[in-house]
Amino acid sequence: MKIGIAGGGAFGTALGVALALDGNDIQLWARSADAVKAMESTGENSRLPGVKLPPNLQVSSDTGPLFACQIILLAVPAQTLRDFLQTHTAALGGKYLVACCKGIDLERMTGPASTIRDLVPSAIPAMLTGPSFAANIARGLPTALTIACPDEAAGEILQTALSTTAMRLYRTTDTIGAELGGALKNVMAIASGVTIGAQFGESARAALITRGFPEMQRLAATFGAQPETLAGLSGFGDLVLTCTSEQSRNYRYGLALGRAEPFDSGTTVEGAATARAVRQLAQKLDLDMPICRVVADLTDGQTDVPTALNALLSRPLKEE
Ligand SMILES: NC(=O)C1=CN([C@@H]2O[C@H](COP(=O)(O)OP(=O)(O)OC[C@H]3O[C@@H](n4cnc5c(N)ncnc54)[C@H](O)[C@@H]3O)[C@@H](O)[C@H]2O)C=CC1
Ligand SMILES: O=C(CO)COP(=O)(O)O
Repeated sequence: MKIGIAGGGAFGTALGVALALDGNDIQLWARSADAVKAMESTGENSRLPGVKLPPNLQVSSDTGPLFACQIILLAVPAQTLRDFLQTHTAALGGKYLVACCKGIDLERMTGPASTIRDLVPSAIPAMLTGPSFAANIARGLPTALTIACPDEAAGEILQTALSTTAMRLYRTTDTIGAELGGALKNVMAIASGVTIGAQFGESARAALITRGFPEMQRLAATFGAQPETLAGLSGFGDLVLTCTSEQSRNYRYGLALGRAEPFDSGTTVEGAATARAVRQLAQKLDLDMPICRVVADLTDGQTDVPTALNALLSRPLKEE
């Protein structure tokens, strides 16, 4: 089956490079004709410097070649997925649609695979997620990801189609767990960055990651996720990666907040919108999500770092 990728950013391009180098003909769609021209003339994507685009990776700003593919990876930012699906509903019907973005849609309050299921009901929705930086994937470094698809047989087809020697996909039918793990770890990555940026120390970061994990589990369980999914690559695995690496944009954004430094607003930081979505969900469902709430308040400018820390430290002492 022909594979297409929507989204000419770092991740879409990295997946395209990895799959093309594995022998697949890949069709990459980027919305900007100028970005396509630049990729064609330099043979690179400026978001992935130093990575050569293989000849069997075709790039276009025309959606025609993309919609001729049976498997479409959706690597657009999470808050733009809804609009993409609504604009192209008819063309996307009946296809394998694999969300590669991480976040909770602020308008619909759903994760990417659930958004696909709701907006393109005739498609087969899936989610590709897990600990994997675009730069690592594009360079063929070993990575392990989760492919989540509610339809077991379709999940097996996607697992085979999208795995390469270096990029190993593990399969689950728990799309809710996979999409929430991937979304929530970005919020924790921002909090970890704040902790280090504000010089609270690495012990504090370890405490934050460890206390953040049950917070992720709590929200996911409310939506019916399986605990094992959260403990796997898409939850715990990605939490560890992004809370400890300066390659993570969410983490770097947190670092900047903690240091009271400016941060480039053009950078994709999915955790900021997700924190806001979680704050709303937690209020509605009466769930205790203290770290997510603090991150939402910080990114909104409703609190400052010392007050946020105090809010977390002054919580009642309880059993672990
Ligand atoms: N970069 C990474 O290492 C990884 C990224 N992801 C996820 O992939 C998703 C995309 O991230 P990146 O590619 O890294 O971001 P990026 O910032 O490199 O690229 C985003 C791309 O989306 C395009 N875009 C923005 N709005 C759009 C719209 N309305 N319609 C179509 N295209 C639009 C931009 O022009 C840009 O090319 C995010 O949800 C991120 O969490 C997941 C794993 C790894
Ligand atoms: O999700 C990622 C790695 O798994 C990428 O993280 P950032 O979006 O924070 O860079």
